[in-house]
Amino acid sequence: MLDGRIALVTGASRGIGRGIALGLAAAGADVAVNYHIPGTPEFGHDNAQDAAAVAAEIEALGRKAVTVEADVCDGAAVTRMVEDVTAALGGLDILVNGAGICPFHDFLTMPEQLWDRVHDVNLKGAFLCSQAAARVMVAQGRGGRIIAVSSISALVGGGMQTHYTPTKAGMHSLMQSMAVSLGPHGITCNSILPGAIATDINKDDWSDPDKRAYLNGRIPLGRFGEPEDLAGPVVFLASDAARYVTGASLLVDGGLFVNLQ
Ligand SMILES: NC(=O)C1=CN([C@@H]2O[C@H](COP(=O)(O)OP(=O)(O)OC[C@H]3O[C@@H](n4cnc5c(N)ncnc54)[C@H](OP(=O)(O)O)[C@@H]3O)[C@@H](O)[C@H]2O)C=CC1
Ligand SMILES: C[C@H](O)[C@@H]1OC(=O)[C@H](O)[C@@H]1O
Repeated sequence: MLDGRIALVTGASRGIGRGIALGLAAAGADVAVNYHIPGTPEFGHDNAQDAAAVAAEIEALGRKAVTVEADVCDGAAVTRMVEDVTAALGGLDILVNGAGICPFHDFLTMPEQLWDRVHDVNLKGAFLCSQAAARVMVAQGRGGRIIAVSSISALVGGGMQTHYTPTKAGMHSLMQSMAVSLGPHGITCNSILPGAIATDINKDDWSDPDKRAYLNGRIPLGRFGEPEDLAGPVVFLASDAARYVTGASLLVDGGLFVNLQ
């Protein structure tokens, strides 16, 4: 579905970004794998090594891959990243804003710096990457696809996520306004809203067996999501099958959102 397309996925060294990067490659795209140094130290990853491993998996699928280091909330680094990807792979057709953080924290004691960092990475990062990618897509003149990994949390709250949920609502709102701005250039802008997907981001939070069982019990399809579950919906939005879909959001949550009782 994506033969000849060139994609950049941010936060692709692991988790949902990795699952999406591999899905895009399996559908025929060449893929740039963004990672960030120093990364999130408490997760204990070597992001450069992880990104190289993802690139090797993409090449094993017969596609081209490059790795690109950048902190998504550093405007100069993002500009350089997009230039490097465009030069290395020969253009840019698809951007997936996957990078994100959710350091769970109580509202009443929330430090201002933590609020700022979460907004910088999740929302400002999506803005900077989208703007840099859109400039290339407009100059190329062949349209494009921009997809944000927002969240079910764009629609519902979380007591320990008062810094995080507004960024996820903001990311979807950003895609809606960009859909208006970039539609005349043939660039579609959409969000996916994952539900509860097992990755590093929620390892600590779900280490409480009661919370795990409660959440799992609320998912009509009967299991937490895996990063690979996001690949199909993103491939669809990136493909010609979704050529008339823009400003839309797609819940990918096993039915969690609609399960009131
Ligand atoms: N897991 C879930 O249940 C859900 C996740 N999401 C969203 O999915 C996205 C991916 O999360 P997930 O895979 O679960 O979590 P992970 O922690 O596994 O992955 C997050 C990725 O983003 C990268 N990242 C973080 N900060 C930056 C930065 N400043 N610049 C570049 N990359 C960065 C991380 O690298 P590092 O931290 O090492 O820098 C990592 O590769 C996030 O936006 C998250 O909000 C949405 C809904 C549900
Ligand atoms: C990190 C959380 O477990 C996860 O992130 C989201 O966006 C979902 O709402 C879950 O809370």
